[in-house]
Amino acid sequence: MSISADTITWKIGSKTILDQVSFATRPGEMLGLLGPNGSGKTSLLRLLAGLKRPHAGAISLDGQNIQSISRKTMAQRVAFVEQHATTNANLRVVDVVKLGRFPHRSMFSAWTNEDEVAVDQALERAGMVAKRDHAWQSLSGGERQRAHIARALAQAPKEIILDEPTNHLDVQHQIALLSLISDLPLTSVIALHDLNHAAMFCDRLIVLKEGRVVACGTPEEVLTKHLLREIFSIDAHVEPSQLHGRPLIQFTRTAR
Ligand SMILES: Nc1ncnc2c1ncn2[C@@H]1O[C@H](COP(=O)(O)OP(=O)(O)OP(=O)(O)O)[C@@H](O)[C@H]1O
Repeated sequence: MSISADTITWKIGSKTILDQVSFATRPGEMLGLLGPNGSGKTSLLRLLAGLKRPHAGAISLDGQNIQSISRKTMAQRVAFVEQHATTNANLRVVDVVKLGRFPHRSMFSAWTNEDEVAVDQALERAGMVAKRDHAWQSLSGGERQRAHIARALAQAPKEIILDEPTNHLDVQHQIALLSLISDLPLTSVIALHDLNHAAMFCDRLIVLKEGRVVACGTPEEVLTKHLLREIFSIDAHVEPSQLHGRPLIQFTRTAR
């Protein structure tokens, strides 16, 4: 067990956003989080990262309630790439990535060789070496997204939580990022809208609708014609891909 949620409920005012959500990740797996707009994906990821507290239920890391884990320990262990992450505009790319080392350092400790290697490796993995010394302000949306991912990797986490990380990326970088995440020896929880990408890369999927878990299982178990109609209101043909064997979803041209 890595990150788990045990019957968590979370509200904004009197509105229930997440309703008795339970699941457990398996170490090293890539768990995809799917659901229509407004179903609660971002809210759930923010709770998993410890940025919000559930009103009922508990989030645990290796069985320990995260409310009893210090912020520093959480930050050494769990990286979160938010959907609309912002960064101080005066920094260079490498400075942003160096911020990922912050949880591993004490206030007065010197920058170590280990820090340097972690930053270099993270820039390399995120395909950002060529942009290392560029000003943040000069980056495109997709490059900023990749720099945020490099920062998360520099953190050397055991768990990484990503909220629609492929949003701004061209197709080459979408596939590169998802391949990278699925190949890393990390537990990842990743919100995705692209169902074919979820099918290709994730080990298991969870589907949310109106704050409730409505399906959980392998891509083959979850991404059925019936679920696509019931949850996403689309008609589609699903068959194993000839390229990778995972479900391939082909949509009809009209949504219901
Ligand atoms: N600050 C807020 N005040 C009121 N309601 C909010 C607030 N933030 C989110 N919500 C509501 O919570 C619900 C879940 O939102 P959330 O962003 O978690 O969904 P999501 O599945 O990530 O959506 P999307 O796919 O559009 O990114 C939505 O109904 C949204 O309107």
